[in-house]
Amino acid sequence: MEIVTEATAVSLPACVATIGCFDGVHKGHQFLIEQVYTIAKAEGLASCLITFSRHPRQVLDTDYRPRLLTCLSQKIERFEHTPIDYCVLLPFTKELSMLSAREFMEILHRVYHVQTLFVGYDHHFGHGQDEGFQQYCEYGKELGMRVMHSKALIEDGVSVSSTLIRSCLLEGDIHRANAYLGYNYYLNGRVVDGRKLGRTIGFPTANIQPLCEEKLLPAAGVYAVYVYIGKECYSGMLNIGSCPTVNTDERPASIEVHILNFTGDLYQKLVKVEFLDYIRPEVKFDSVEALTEQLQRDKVTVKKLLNQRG
Ligand SMILES: Cc1cc2nc3c(=O)[nH]c(=O)nc-3n(C[C@H](O)[C@H](O)[C@H](O)COP(=O)(O)O)c2cc1C
Ligand SMILES: Nc1ncnc2c1ncn2[C@@H]1O[C@H](COP(=O)(O)OP(=O)(O)O)[C@@H](O)[C@H]1O
Repeated sequence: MEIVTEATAVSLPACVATIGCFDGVHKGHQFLIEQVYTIAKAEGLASCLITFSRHPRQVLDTDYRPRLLTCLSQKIERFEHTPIDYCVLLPFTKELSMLSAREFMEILHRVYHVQTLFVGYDHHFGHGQDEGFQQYCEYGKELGMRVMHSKALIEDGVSVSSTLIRSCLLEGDIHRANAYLGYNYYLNGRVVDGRKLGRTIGFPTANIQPLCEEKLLPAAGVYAVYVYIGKECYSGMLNIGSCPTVNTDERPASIEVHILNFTGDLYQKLVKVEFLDYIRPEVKFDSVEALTEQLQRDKVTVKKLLNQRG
């Protein structure tokens, strides 16, 4: 897949495209992307995803802090798992937000060579967002652009959406979130210093600082995870929370992972963590000994769960 910007758009061949934020690149998005690819192949055109380099709401409201399922680099990484030929990164600006749907479609046609535009079932664009598919079709006719509509992907009677997946993650329902994503929810981060207490109780924990500030964190609690260090994959047990048993200096919430069958120095290393199972909520124990005993039980649980996965 090739990344295209406004500056390199001249090189884009005539294409079938769809447009959106695609936060999560979940199964609903994948369903739409497959249709784009199928039509593009049938029409002998290139296939293209048009997305924004920053969240549109963030540009319009500087105080808005999105909770993202995928930051830009992760989104591009997920797009790479699809057969799409091109990804256009549009810089969403205030000027762009002022364009009418017709003006926007004219740019898609003239600058990005969009011959066929696929519109997701609930997608609206153009200033005010008060126009819909019927109007897009009319403008398409005037511009010489075919406009097609995609249906929603329904699973368990609900349409798969980024909002639905966010709420699953915030409830700690990793299984449902992963099922709707079509892959395991993951986090990229850097290992930073912690209290240096973990090693003294036999459970060194790598403290992870997410690379993307806007990344949505699943609910506080303990999870079975896979940890990727370079190309190596390890099993791990991860805690998101405030560590109430030892948090005497009121540190903010942290993400810590004890990696099974690993020894070594990880400080400043980049790691990727994939969330697989929610194990239990975080608890304030009466003593560090009680916490350590629980960590030993967690280790048994995690081993069992991950062995079942093979
Ligand atoms: C799998 C796992 C589960 C944890 N569960 C709890 C918990 O229930 N309550 C708590 O206060 N801290 C919990 N912690 C955090 C520990 O208090 C923390 O890892 C330990 O104090 C070491 O901190 P350090 O890495 O900053 O030295 C957990 C950590 C891990 C890795
Ligand atoms: N099995 C392991 N899991 C996690 N971190 C490990 C492991 N073995 C060694 N380490 C290293 O030890 C550090 C964690 O030790 P710890 O005493 O908890 O210190 P900190 O409080 O700085 O996290 C990690 O950042 C990593 O460099």
